[in-house]
Amino acid sequence: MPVSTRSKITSENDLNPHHGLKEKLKTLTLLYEQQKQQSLTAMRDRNSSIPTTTTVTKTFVLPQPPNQDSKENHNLTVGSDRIVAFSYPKKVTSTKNAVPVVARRLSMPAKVKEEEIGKCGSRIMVFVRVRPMNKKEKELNSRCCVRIVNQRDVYLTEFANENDYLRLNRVKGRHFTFDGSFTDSASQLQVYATTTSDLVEAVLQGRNGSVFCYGATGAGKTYTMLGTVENPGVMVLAIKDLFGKIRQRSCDGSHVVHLSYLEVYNETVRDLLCPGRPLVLREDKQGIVAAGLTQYRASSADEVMTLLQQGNRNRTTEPTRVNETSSRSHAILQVVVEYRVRDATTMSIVNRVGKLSLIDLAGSERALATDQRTLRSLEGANINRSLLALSSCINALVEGKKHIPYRNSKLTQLLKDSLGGICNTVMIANISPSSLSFGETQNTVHWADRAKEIRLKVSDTNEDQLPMPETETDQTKLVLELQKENRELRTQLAQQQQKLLTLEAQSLASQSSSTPKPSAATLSTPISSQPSEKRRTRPSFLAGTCFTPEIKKKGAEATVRTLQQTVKALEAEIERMKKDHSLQLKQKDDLIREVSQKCGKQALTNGEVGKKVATRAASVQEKEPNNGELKSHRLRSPAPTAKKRSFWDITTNHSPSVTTLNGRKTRSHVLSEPTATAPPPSMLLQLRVFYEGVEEEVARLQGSSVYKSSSFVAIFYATAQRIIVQSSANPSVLCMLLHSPPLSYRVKILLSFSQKKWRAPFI
Ligand SMILES: Nc1ncnc2c1ncn2[C@@H]1O[C@H](COP(=O)(O)OP(=O)(O)OP(=O)(O)O)[C@@H](O)[C@H]1O
Repeated sequence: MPVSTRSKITSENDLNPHHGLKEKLKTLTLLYEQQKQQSLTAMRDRNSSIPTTTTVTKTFVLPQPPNQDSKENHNLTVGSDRIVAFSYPKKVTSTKNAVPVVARRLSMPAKVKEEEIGKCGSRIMVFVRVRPMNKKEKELNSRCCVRIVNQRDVYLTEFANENDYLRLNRVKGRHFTFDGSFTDSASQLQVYATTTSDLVEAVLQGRNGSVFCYGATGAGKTYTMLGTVENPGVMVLAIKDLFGKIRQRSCDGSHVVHLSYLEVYNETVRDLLCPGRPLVLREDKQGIVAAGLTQYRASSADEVMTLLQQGNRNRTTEPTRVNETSSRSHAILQVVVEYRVRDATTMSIVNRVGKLSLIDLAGSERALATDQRTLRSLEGANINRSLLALSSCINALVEGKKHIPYRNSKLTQLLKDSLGGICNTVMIANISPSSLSFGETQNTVHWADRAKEIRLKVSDTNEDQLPMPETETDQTKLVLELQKENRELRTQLAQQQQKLLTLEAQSLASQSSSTPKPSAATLSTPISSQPSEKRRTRPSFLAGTCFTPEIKKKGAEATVRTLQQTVKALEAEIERMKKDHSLQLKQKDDLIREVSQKCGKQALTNGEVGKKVATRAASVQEKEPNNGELKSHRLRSPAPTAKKRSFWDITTNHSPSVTTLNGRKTRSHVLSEPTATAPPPSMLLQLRVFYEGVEEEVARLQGSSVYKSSSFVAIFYATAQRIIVQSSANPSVLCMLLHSPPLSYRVKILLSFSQKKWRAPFI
């Protein structure tokens, strides 16, 4: 931390009973020797259990401080040289009384704390953890400057510089009390159980909890938070514990766990689980959130472990002079637990949401301690900046200021919930035991001590109560209601689609208004006979309005039905046509016979006509192709040698030849005598005649300036061919095709341009 917290050493000359210089020196030497011995003994017993009875020098029993609860304890000063030393109470009978008398006491007295907490709600729980001395520190013969007593009290000893001969024997001590303190031998599990396990339980109850590690670089923050494979840290243990507890309770409700992992590096927020562009922080109802942060739904602790490993691989770590694997960013792992349970007493569904934030801060550091020149210095500056912002926030919160400068850094914005929100917060201050890091250790402990005074808002559960259907019948009612609502919505949707289709039809009509419109008769009776409502609801495949799968399915089914009807109608029509043709042939033969008789040249004529009829029938039979031939020849014109016949000649009684020869219009006048030898007229011939008509129309349209477009002609040809093949040029089938959605559009176009010529046979 950038703020120095050097002790103010007060002079207490008046307490010194020695006035002579000689006497004074003697006493000092004695005191020093005794103190030294005591310190050595204390160091040796450092990790032993709490001393219940501690004997100190009998010679110098220090007076009690005027105010036990004052933050500053009295220091022993002898003569002009101030000697600050640890001293222990003569008899300590309980842990409460174990507070040393001499050392500086910066912490709040336990009694006051409890009372204040009672009044003002919860406060941040602060713990201190000392790591073991590392190899480098041992090599440099550094001394241990931290002593943990009573699992709560932390004593710091400042040794004078070895080169400073004048102050060689000067030793300064400080004392702090925390909610808990861990020696270098404390296990990871011990740390987790004391600091975080309660928070995990609270999260399952729907409360928010935060744990953050704070300390100098290399002090053991990442070790505490993440740990190693053999010694997993708080994050890992918390996740395992959380899923273990969820498994135990899964019988009475269902839990959903979401996970996110981010880092703040050089004042940019990054997603560690899905690295990409920097994230932007914004404030919403839930507090400060990183927009676009990936939230993974996790179902087991193993899954979380994998994600955690993945995130840690993405985390920015670089070797510095102090730490081989120094974390250069602040990392925040957030686990959101949603829990739904049926409350039998209130007959409602209880929905609880708890959030656990586990934060591994980057190390507070001096530039000299790491690297001065490189990127590390920029990182260090940013780390210090965010930690300075953090200390400002802590100060403002402690002083009860209205404005807390959270916005000064991304870190404080993200920690807003943990520091000043409705949250159970735990701070673990990591320190090094080495005298070489005394400055950093002192700063860390100072800020940890300060953080204890932050008052948090009373942590409520994030709980909602939803009404629960009471009985089975209620549930059925609910289902029925929902189904009804669904039906209504579907109807509304269908109505909207109808409106859309109507609009489309209108726009289509307005587009085709520039072209010659087919008459109502041409568009055939089936269309006009249908109710308008029905027509509007029919989905248009060509227009692409069948956007919902259901409508598409319905449309497809309708098409299949129409096609099946078409096939049936075609078959019936073919049968009918066969009969008609045979009748017509018979009729014509009879006529010829009649005429011949009249002319009195019966014998000769009979022979010639029979020959002609036979010839015509033979030629027709020769030209009649199968389906494949029809396809391959359908674009060819009829043979030039054949007499060009019109459609009317064959299919209808509008045929001029029939009128001329017979003078009668209807088939009812035709003689019913069948001619077994006369073959039916060729279907190909009919098609060719029809096609010729189409060709003529196309030729006419090609001449017109409006329809010169080649694409139009191509469509026209293609449609004509399709109609010929599919309907065998049968008018009634064509009428049916008008209702077939995929064809109707083209057929209408065709008809609109060919109505004059084909109107009669089609109706
Ligand atoms: N309690 C402990 N027991 C054993 N080893 C520890 C302990 N605490 C820290 N260490 C070791 O100390 C070294 C530095 O620890 P760590 O990387 O956790 O420090 P840090 O505070 O996270 O540093 P930085 O801020 O630079 O990332 C590591 O090698 C780690 O294994």
